[in-house]
Amino acid sequence: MELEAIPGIGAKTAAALRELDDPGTTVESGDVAAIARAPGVNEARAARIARGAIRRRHGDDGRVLATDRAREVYRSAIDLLRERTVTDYAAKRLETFYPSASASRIDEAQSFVEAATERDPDPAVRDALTGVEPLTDPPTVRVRDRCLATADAETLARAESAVPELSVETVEDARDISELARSYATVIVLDEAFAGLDVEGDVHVRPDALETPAETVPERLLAFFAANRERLEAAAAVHEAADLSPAADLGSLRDALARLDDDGTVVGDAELERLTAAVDDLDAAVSTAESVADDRLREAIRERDVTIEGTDFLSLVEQGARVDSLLDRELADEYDEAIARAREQFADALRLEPEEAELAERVFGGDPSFPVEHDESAVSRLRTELSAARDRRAARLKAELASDLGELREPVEELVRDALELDVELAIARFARDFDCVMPDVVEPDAEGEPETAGKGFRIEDGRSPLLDVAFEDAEPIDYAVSGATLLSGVNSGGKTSTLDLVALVVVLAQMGMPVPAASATVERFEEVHYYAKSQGTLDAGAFEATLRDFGDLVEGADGRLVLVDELESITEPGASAKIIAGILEALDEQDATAVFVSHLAREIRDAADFDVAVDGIEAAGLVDGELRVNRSPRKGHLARSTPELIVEKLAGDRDTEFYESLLEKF
Ligand SMILES: Nc1ncnc2c1ncn2[C@@H]1O[C@H](COP(=O)(O)OP(=O)(O)OP(=O)(O)O)[C@@H](O)[C@H]1O
Repeated sequence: MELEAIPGIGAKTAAALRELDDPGTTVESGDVAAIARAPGVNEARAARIARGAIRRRHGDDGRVLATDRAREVYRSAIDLLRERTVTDYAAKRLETFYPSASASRIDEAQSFVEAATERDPDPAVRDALTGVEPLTDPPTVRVRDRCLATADAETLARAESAVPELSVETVEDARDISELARSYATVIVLDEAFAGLDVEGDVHVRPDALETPAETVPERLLAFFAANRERLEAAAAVHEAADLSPAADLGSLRDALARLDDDGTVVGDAELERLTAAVDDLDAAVSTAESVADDRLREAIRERDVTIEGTDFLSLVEQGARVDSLLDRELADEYDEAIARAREQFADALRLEPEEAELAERVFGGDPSFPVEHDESAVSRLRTELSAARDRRAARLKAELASDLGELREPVEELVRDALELDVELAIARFARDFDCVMPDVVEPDAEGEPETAGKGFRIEDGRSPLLDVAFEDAEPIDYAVSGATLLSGVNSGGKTSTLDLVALVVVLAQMGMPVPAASATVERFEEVHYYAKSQGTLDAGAFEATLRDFGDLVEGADGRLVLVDELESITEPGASAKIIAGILEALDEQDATAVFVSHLAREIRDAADFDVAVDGIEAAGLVDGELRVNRSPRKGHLARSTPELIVEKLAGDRDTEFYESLLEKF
């Protein structure tokens, strides 16, 4: 697969992605964590790459978010979803959802979201998700007691890259191999040509060694599982809490993890522990056994009257303090008894097996002496035997554990991915519940049907915006439907801007495939969303010209566009503004675009327009205690009275003077 063909992937990123095992499939999978395993690719970048791959798959090169304000609304939507995730992974993964103009992409996202909203956002699962993270690759472990050997330069290069844990040595003949066997505990020869080789030492000819890394370097698997222990345990707990069927057998996984220490060694094997302790305690056990024998002898000597013949006494004096012969002759039984005690103590302390105890017997029992002496070469032989037995046992256990873990290696990837994906789904489920959402209908722009219920524009029932500056519970539901170019009039602070925000949010969410905060919603599948926020005051000539040029471009080929504009009149003087807005609306109407222009100049614009401009209005029901009571849902085909008009009307009613009456007539 041509990675560079994916939007947003340049040569450098493509090179990084090629380091992955299966770059094409990984990029296509949308698995942000797997993509982020490529060197130098963080999760945010991985999300962009996944999004690029989705776009390419759906032939979706459109840019629905056409203005800064539209992009801000999308960010707000993403933030609302991300706030409901537990893991960083899910937060990044949600960024692969974007407003698309492609029907197949919206369908695909909707299927995922529909399944997600079925999920129960149980707090126990939320807690369990806390420890889940994408699996990590621990740094390469160097294994020094084993090496690979080959006579072939190509195999050497392959081996070095496939098994960086081991040294790879070049050999020419059996002599070289035999030499290696003296420096390494195990030599694995990769060339078939050496089959049947007979050299001393632990030498294996295994041409398939590079293909079976679990056998060749069990340490790799052990290190991987040791490094990921907590993530795996957390993922297992998530599956149990959420009652998900796990991709890996959780019993086997826990059993294998229990046998693995954090440093990648095997624990929980009594025999290995016995042998390890025996090697470690060997010297201490020798001196303890000696003391036991000495005490025994001392006691025996103390209790005995020894008669020494003159010649013996003489030889004692002549030989210094040596009493060996005396011991041998006079205290032979006691000495034997003391040695027997020493041996027993020694074997018990080290928990030696009978065949090892035989070797241990040689440690004590040379020529009689006091204090008792041990045979250092016998100790050293015993140490060699015990260490070799320990290493053999450890290697066997590692191989067995690695073989069990090998079976789990792929399933655990899925296990963790499923747990992380569950977090994505639960965030969506929580979003849908928190904002009383519904799945919207996203319809073909040219679908048949009533203009305001299908086909063109949008229709929202009981929409409540989570972007309001009031608590969501206090958001008043709004019904609003528009097809074609429309003016939205209304009292100050009536909720016109908030209505545009709601429309933009519903459309953006709908085209992301997400549920929308409404009782029901149908939106046209827009090619582009152009949302212009209110300008901060009058523009100078240059900025005004630039803005006008933007709108000149906007009305070109506007079919399929949603245009939301907030109080464009503030860019210049009211008279000119009304004419300009009327002209823009006219062009958009001809192009079959959907547009909502919020304006306080609705009357003037209507008068300036050459066509019958639709005008909707957010109306105040009246003034109550100086406060406007507003009906937040725009009334169709209705020019709402402005706030000043309402106040004049109130004064005319209250005061009954001619001035207010005549003022009122001017509206
Ligand atoms: N649907 C709603 N439910 C509850 N409160 C709302 C709703 N819509 C708007 N409001 C409240 O009214 C305030 C003013 O809304 P908004 O800014 O949208 O009005 P506006 O008509 O655009 O005002 P202006 O004419 O001054 O630009 C908001 O800050 C919000 O507190």
